[in-house]
Amino acid sequence: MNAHQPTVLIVEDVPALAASYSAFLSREPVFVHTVSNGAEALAYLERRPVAVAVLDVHLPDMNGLEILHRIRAMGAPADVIVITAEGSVKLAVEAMREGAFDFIVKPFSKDRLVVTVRNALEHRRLSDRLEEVVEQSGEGPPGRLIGQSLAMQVVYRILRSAAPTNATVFITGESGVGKELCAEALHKLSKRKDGPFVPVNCAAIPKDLMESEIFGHVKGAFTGASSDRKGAALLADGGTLFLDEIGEMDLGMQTKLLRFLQEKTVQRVGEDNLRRADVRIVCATNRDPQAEVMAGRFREDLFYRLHVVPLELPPLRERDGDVLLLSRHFLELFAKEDGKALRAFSPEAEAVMLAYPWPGNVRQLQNVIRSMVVLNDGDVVTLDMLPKTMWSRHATPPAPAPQAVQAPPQAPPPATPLAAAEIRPLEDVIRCAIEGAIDACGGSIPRAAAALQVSPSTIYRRVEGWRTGELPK
Ligand SMILES: Nc1ncnc2c1ncn2[C@@H]1O[C@H](COP(=O)(O)OP(=O)(O)OP(=O)(O)O)[C@@H](O)[C@H]1O
Repeated sequence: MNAHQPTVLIVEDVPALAASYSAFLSREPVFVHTVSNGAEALAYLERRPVAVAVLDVHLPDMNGLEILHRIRAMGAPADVIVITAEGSVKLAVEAMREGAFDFIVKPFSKDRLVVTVRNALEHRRLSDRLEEVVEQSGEGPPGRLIGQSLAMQVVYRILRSAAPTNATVFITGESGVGKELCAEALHKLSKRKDGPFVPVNCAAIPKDLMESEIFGHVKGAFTGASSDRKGAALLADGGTLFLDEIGEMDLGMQTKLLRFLQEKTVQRVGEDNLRRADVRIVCATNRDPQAEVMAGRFREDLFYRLHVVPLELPPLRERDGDVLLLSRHFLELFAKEDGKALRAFSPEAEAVMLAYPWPGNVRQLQNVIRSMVVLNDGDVVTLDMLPKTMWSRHATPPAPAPQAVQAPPQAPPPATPLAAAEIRPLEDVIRCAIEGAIDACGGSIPRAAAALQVSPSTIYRRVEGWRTGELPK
């Protein structure tokens, strides 16, 4: 038996018939197993994956239709071919209604059985594939997140595992990678999804207002406190409190936050009462939290309380083709908003976007597309519509490419003067340098262009010229 071959289960109580059906299928790439009654068939189906079951409707212990019904009820994914006696078309119709894949009327030829089994196998294969696709799409990005890269799949898995728990999630990542969007997705995946999601940007709140912002205050607690205020912790009761840029919180406030985490009670500024707040905390920083602890800027005890489920968001440059998914999404969104016809990117524009390192991550990409849409018309985004800094020779070099970036493929000075016969046409030398750079950069023209310190369009023009025989002047 080949473990990769699909199993065909033959359910037939007459040994001679079972043997001949088995022989009919002997040249097919399947594993055939034979049983002689319904009970054995069901027991086998329960233990082993069966692709196709060939089922005689007249069995000693059970009616074929009953077996069919039970196969469907147990959720076995087998396609069932029912064998009926001549003249029992009614039974065949009933079997089809019960979910059989096809029926064969006795007596039948080898070809009839082989063709029907092949059809069923193909049907099974397509159904399995469809299920796989549906399953995968169910595992797509949570919330409003966009991206299918492997790096983001890891993030989605952590979000999905952490979501149903109450554990604090500590998100790290460069600015603009989508930390807040992840916190929101986690909330939406959690049991608290119908409760509030309250984000607090610790970097945007003046130091002396932070306590009141998070824990609230009563009227008259300080100058300017003209009315009672609930504060983010009480507002997030039953939901999630997202503390963004937690690295910006001063040590005094960190102590108060630690107390809140330990006691789960809130004391508003200017009030003695303690109020309970059932809150899940998610926090984020674009600093290195461990380094902050070492430097004495972040309380170690608070860090360990918060750092229960660490989630590191990868920078955009490490997310394979997500740049294009995000670009297309933002292009569609902004073009619609602005009533523009821009619908797609030219291959050159896409190549440059893929090669660009995006130091400001998704936020920068969003801004680039936003302003590009405002400033341009037409239906295709071309290279010149993108900021020149992304593709000109002064651009930040794209993500590290193999050797080529560190060692631009300029011809090293010859150790000895060239003999006249060794001199090659300049165009050959250029072609050799360009093709060498493209190879060294894994086929990426924008990266090769950065390494050669020319714009990608120079290379595109040359490559096109070699193809058509018309070299650029
Ligand atoms: N994977 C993504 N899919 C769709 N949009 C995204 C994604 N990641 C980020 N964004 C968008 O990019 C912008 C920046 O994201 P967000 O504010 O979540 O980043 P951040 O890491 O919290 O930034 P900061 O460190 O500056 O606070 C937002 O408009 C957000 O909607």
